[in-house]
Amino acid sequence: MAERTPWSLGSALRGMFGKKTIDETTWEDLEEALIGADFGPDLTDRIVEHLRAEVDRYRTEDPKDLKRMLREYIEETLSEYDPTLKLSERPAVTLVVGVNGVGKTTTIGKLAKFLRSHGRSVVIGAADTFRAAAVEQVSTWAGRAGALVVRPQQPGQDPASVAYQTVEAAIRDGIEMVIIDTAGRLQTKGGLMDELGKVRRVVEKLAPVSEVLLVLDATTGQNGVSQAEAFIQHAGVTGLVITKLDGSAKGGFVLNVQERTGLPIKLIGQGEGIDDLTGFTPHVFAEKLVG
Ligand SMILES: Nc1nc2c(ncn2[C@@H]2O[C@H](COP(=O)(O)OP(=O)(O)OP(=O)(O)O)[C@@H](O)[C@H]2O)c(=O)[nH]1
Repeated sequence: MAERTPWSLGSALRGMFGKKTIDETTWEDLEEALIGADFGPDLTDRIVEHLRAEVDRYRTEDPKDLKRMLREYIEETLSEYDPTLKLSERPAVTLVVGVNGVGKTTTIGKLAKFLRSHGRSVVIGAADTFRAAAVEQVSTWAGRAGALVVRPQQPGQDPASVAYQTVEAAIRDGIEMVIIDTAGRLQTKGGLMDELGKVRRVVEKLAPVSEVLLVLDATTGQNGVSQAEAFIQHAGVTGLVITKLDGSAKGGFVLNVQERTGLPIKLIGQGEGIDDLTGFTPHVFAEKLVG
């Protein structure tokens, strides 16, 4: 995985933690750093309030203690959500949803590779039949990942029927993992949600849906969450994938997004390569974030 961490708070906090004692400017600097990293005003207030109370409780004036407390609180907050992918059904069906351009296709390729490298057989359903190029893109990624792909038999085929055929193929051939690509844009949001609902209903005639992963682009921050609101409300999302973290200076988005949506982050994308996808580990993330 790419080891760039532009989203680390390290440099923003360096001055503050480099001082001899905690003083009033420490709190102002901390607040500024958290807001700048897209923690959002509510979470920033909560963190600062919590840390002020902890510093009082332990009667410390040492910025090193404050740093450790910040790291621990971030880890604790992140750990309130379960980041594990639940893929124990056979086949385990994952729907991947999200608006266009967030990195959905790339994520599907990476996820397929991740599962293949754990010895799982994988078939991808190219059910974004709305965009002709989407089928080609997802097929290319499937090839790279060593996964099978079920394509529409004709252009513009009903996405639900492609999804159905994919799950059918998995059951017939004993393939363990099914990943379904879905459209990110239709003429209307209502139309898109109806289409997703239909994909889900049709799939469920054959197998339960194990995961519905919503892909969000870290570089768009809160805006991206607003754009994805319809999915959060209507698509039965079970987990989030945060992409493009390698190009984002806003590590606080990761905490904020869980708090705001109430959904766990399950995967993190940090690069355009097929291996640039990892599970989400609160401890590791908190360490890298606070530095
Ligand atoms: N730096 C970086 N780029 C990424 C990451 N994930 C995806 N991308 C890039 O983002 C762009 C869009 O990715 P796609 O996977 O095509 O996005 P999509 O959501 O499927 O978009 P549509 O196919 O248009 O719906 C591509 O140039 C990817 O290489 C990531 O984690 N880091």
